[in-house]
Amino acid sequence: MNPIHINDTTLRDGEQAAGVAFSVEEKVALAVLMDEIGIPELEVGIPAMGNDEAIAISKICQLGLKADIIGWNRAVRSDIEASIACGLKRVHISIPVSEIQISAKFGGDCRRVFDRLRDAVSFAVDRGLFVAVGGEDSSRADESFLLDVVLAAREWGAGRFRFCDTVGILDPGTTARMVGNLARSIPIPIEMHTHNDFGLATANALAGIQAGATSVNTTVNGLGERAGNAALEEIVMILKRLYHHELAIDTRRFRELSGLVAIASGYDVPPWKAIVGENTFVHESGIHAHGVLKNPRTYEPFSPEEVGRERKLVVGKHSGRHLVLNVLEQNGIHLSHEEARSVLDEVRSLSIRVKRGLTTEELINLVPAGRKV
Ligand SMILES: CC(=O)SCCNC(=O)CCNC(=O)[C@H](O)C(C)(C)COP(=O)(O)OP(=O)(O)OC[C@H]1O[C@@H](n2cnc3c(N)ncnc32)[C@H](O)[C@@H]1OP(=O)(O)O
Ligand SMILES: O=C(O)CCC(=O)C(=O)O
Repeated sequence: MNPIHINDTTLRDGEQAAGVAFSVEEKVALAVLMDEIGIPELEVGIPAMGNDEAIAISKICQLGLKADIIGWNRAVRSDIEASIACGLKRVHISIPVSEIQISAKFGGDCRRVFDRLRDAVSFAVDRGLFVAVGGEDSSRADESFLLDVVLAAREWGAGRFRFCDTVGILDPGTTARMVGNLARSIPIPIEMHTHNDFGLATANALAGIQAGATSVNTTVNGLGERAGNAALEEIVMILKRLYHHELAIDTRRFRELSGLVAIASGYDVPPWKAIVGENTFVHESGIHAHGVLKNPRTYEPFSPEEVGRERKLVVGKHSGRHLVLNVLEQNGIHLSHEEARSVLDEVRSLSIRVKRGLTTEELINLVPAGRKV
């Protein structure tokens, strides 16, 4: 597999999640943190929105970050001018490529796709900008039309093409076929942009990468339009752990980054969310806890420290004697296996009543008085 470039769009598509509105300070703080962590490229927003959005983008541009900074634009000159006014040196220019989008936006006139794109790309290239082009709704586009658009964009000076599964309707097999065909036919890098409407955003992004895409658009916590985007933390950990890529990204700060995005977006991360969810290294079930006490690798794909988390063992409805004995022993209480079994019965009843795992104090309270010292 080729080296894979990460272009994170938390500050653009992530912020497009309904109800999310980052302040200038939040956008700047997130850009700084992502830069410190080593994300190589950040799509930081939409300059044409003006006001606070343009102020935040300008501030980020002035920070001198190591990351490449890119702004999102329609194929409209005034959008590019707004990007230039923010100090951006890299612009992403989006153009609709499916019949349904061309019909809604350009009255069904395919020539306008080429006219608008040529005008916008040439305008940006003439001003010395790096230009990436995005095919909005690529996954529903006619494939030969899509190829014509990309080849034309390349001809006018585009240096990268973003393949967008805008409404998240692809599956990994179809993604691999479509992106593979494109990768064999175009001389510029392909970037995957996938949505999670069917829960396949990460899988589809990876299928595109395996088929020849070399860049991927991600968002922290998978934040984004509707069901969100391919999650940064998932893509990075998959590339690192499953495909053994060398990525200069400090994954130990993923928890911190996830927390900052959760606060700024106003949306909590579900406990079961891959990589950054609260429960990803918490073990309650008897068989799991028994295994983890012997060797954490029995039930953990990698160590929690790698993503800034800690392992926790929680006594609850599904726990077994080994965990109960272990927790009590750490608190100076030594029971026989028979005694542990009767405490376990109490643990199950109480857990059902309170509908959660128990605190250590609650567990100790279940131990018969005479056995506590
Ligand atoms: C799939 C995606 O995520 S695309 C990114 C979507 N993100 C956003 O929309 C968030 C930020 N957007 C905005 O702030 C505003 O929509 C703006 C500033 C870009 C434009 O605002 P407005 O001028 O009020 O237009 P509005 O949003 O109502 O309509 C969009 C217009 O852009 C046109 N348009 C949409 N996509 C493109 C494109 N890629 N290239 C050129 N024109 C486009 C539409 O046809 C419509 O044009 P019209 O006004 O001539 O009918
Ligand atoms: O960059 C583009 O062209 C559109 C990106 C996007 O947000 C999408 O297609 O969902």
